[in-house]
Amino acid sequence: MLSVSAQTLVAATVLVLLIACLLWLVFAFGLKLQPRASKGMAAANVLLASALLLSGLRGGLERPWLTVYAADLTGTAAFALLSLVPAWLEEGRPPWRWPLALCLLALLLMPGFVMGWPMRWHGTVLYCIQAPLLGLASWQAYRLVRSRTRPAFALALSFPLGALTLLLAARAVEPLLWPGNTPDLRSGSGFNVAWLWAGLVLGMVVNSVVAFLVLAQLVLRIRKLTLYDPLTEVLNRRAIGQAMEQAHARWRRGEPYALVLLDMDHFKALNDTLGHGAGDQALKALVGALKPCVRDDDALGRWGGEEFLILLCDTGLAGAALVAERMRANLEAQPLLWGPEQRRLTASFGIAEVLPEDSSPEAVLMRADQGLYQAKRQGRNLVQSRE
Ligand SMILES: Nc1nc2c(ncn2[C@@H]2O[C@H](COP(=O)(O)OP(=O)(O)OP(=O)(O)O)[C@@H](O)[C@H]2O)c(=O)[nH]1
Repeated sequence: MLSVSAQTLVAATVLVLLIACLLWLVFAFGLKLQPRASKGMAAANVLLASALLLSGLRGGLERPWLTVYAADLTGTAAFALLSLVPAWLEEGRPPWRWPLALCLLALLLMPGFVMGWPMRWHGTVLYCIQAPLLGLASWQAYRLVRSRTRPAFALALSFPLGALTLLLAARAVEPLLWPGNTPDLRSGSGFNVAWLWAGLVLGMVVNSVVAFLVLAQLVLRIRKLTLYDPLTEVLNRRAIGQAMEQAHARWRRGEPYALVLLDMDHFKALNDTLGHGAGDQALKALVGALKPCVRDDDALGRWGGEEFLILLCDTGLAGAALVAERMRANLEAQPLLWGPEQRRLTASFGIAEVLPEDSSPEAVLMRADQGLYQAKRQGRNLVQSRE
């Protein structure tokens, strides 16, 4: 039977895992926060707790099928679920083939140990199956965070899962290097207390990392909603307004800037003839034509309706004219395809640079607006600055 300290550790770990499961259920059903990933985490916690409880019952029951084999399988299934969670967080398709293959491998191989294979290979085989599953979870978590932020942050977030993967891999090698450390699981003669501590830490680390990922996703989503235009995914009016204020503050310290204000030509006619769906598609196509012309430190935003504003850092009027002309030509070269219809898209551009008398960015914007007005009056599909 288990020693008292081992029993306490098993009970504490199971309690931690069940509390975590409860919290994930609240996330899934109460807060409706990443429901698929949260349900996956709740199930993974229940499976991990079951694996631990079954392991704790070894020797107490005379049927190793019900303890050793069942514990191996529930543990492996828990790690398989964990490897799917990052993809669910991303609302993408999880990489289910590898987890499924490894679960099947456990299903086929682990009975051998109940039937009499040498137990010193048990840990090696089990952890050779479980470590890649946790490694997959770690890699998926890295990719998820990396797609939204810097590599260093992604590395820091996925590091705990990576470290646990290495720990499991080390557990696979341990029985080969120190066979004396391996208790006979079928007799239940002993329990590796260090392993129990590792189980407790593993449960807490995995839950904390995934909870952090869920919250990070939530924060990024809120940030996106407050800063970006949902249709075109460029900065919204408020965010581009803030970027202008910051550029104006930098200009007071000596860094010039210029604005390009543009408005799609005859957009109402396009909406009226092809419908709003085509209008929306045209706005996306417009953004697609503008993006290659802006640098990383420039800012592109939707000023309203079919009007867009580009803030060009460290740029004067000549530079702005060059960029705007490139944008104009780019847009004109990519007609909108809408079913059988094909429409030439054009826009008119007004440009302005910041001048010493400008007390605020609104003054610069007003000149860009006057340039745009002139471009419209002179026949559209033109770049103009106020004369
Ligand atoms: N599809 C779509 N239409 C929009 C959106 N925002 C504004 N509009 C439409 O854009 C049209 C703007 O029309 P106008 O201001 O007359 O401009 P225009 O037809 O491009 O005329 P000019 O600028 O003089 O060439 C209106 O019909 C708005 O309903 C949007 O997000 N999607």
